[in-house]
Amino acid sequence: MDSETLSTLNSNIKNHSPVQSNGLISAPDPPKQPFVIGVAGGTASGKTTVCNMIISQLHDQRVVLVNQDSFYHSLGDDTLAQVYDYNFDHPDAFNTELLLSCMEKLKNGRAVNIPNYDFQTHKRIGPGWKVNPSDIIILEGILVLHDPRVRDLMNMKIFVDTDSDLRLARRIQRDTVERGRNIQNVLDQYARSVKPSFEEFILPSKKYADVIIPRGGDNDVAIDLIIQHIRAKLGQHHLCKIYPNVSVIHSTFQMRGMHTLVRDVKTTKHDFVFYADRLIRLVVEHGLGHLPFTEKQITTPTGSIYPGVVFCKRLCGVSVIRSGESMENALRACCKGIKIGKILIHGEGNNGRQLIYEKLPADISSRHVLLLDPVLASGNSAVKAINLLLSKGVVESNIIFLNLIAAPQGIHVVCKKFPKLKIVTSEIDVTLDEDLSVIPGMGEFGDRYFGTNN
Ligand SMILES: Nc1ncnc2c1ncn2[C@@H]1O[C@H](COP(=O)(O)OP(=O)(O)O)[C@@H](O)[C@H]1O
Ligand SMILES: Nc1ccn([C@@H]2O[C@H](COP(=O)(O)O)[C@@H](O)[C@H]2O)c(=O)n1
Ligand SMILES: [Mg+2]
Repeated sequence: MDSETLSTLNSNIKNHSPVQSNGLISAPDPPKQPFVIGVAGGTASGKTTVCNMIISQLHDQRVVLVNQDSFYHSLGDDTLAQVYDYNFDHPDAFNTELLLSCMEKLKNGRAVNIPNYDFQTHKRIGPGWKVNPSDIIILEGILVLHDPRVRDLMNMKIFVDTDSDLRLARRIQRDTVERGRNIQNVLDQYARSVKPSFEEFILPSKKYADVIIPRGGDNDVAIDLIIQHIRAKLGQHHLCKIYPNVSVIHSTFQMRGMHTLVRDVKTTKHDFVFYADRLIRLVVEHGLGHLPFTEKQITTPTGSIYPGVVFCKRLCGVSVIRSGESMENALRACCKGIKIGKILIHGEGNNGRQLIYEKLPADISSRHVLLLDPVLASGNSAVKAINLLLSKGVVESNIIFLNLIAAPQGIHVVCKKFPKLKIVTSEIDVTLDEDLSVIPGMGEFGDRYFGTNN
């Protein structure tokens, strides 16, 4: 490899930019998007308290908190003269356009200026404050789940659900201490606008929440579950967020070690086969976990009842010759007596793929199909194979495509064309090179596995 090719490759890896090649779908990977959490709920329900708990427990992440309150319209003198008639709990009290534009910028990795709102003067004060883009953006406020445009920005929607009497008691305490109000003001405002608007706008938005937290900050279990979910989502490859049907096996040091061996150019054929087989077994087991099951209670030798499940029986494997045949043993070891069909597709580079040979079970249309190919590269062969299965009457959502490694380009091609099919892989690689080889990849899998490389 000459130094120019090497430097192009390195820059492709660094930039995660797929090679533009012969019409192959090669949209560059989007920048890593932050995870946006919306936290709504009635006044003094504990939204700010819950957000602070989430932030402190996510201490190893970059988190930014944006308050909807910052986007209250500043009141002019005329309105201020009649402030007791003003409804601060109506959607029109907020500058939602400004909120949307700030959130869009943050989502796209740009810093923004957030206004500073003063609850005593009902006005914006000072120049505001600069917020930098972060891994996680939390948007908190009474009405953040009300407007569909704001909801659409969110990856997770939370509603803090606290008893109304408790909220009123807390609000009296907070507003008299922190917001310069007297008890009579707070009670009048509550009866006149806070409670009616809660019933008209805030409570109905609860139905959009993914998670409802009863008792707010007192609910440690709910907050702990939310933290776990956020951590899991942040660890996911961005393609799994775009395509929910792509499943990457949870990475462990054991798996990284096996990948290190199979990817190493110096690994012997013997070791390559051994570690590839171990990885294949994991992929097959993981893939089987996506099959439907029925519940079945059994009695154990101790006379106890065990609430078990029964595996789906109508299954078959289909290997894409020749590399896919390396996955057949693992499938047979997991599914006793499973039928396995074969497909041979010819084609090089990005030129058309041709079906050369196929032998599939006659009743394949009524089966769940595990399609076997260790490497998903451009996706061209995969598309040919999947189209053949569909033409035989296999239901798209009954196909699980199993790979050891997958290139982003192949994932885009397959998932866009077949959104109901599932892909299970053990690692998503960086890109493809000009020859449509996966980078960093593991070389020509079939040659290394079957010992036909020179
Ligand atoms: N679990 C709780 N127990 C006691 N006081 C609480 C609890 N959660 C919140 N508070 C208090 O209630 C008031 C309102 O809580 P806050 O989190 O600011 O609500 P919100 O942001 O929904 O208006 C604050 O003074 C806060 O200290
Ligand atoms: N000038 C203002 C602006 C808002 N409010 C009240 O604040 C409540 C929202 O804040 P929370 O922290 O309680 O969610 C909302 O219910 C408004 O009535 C205000 O009193 N004065
Ligand atoms: Mg608050």
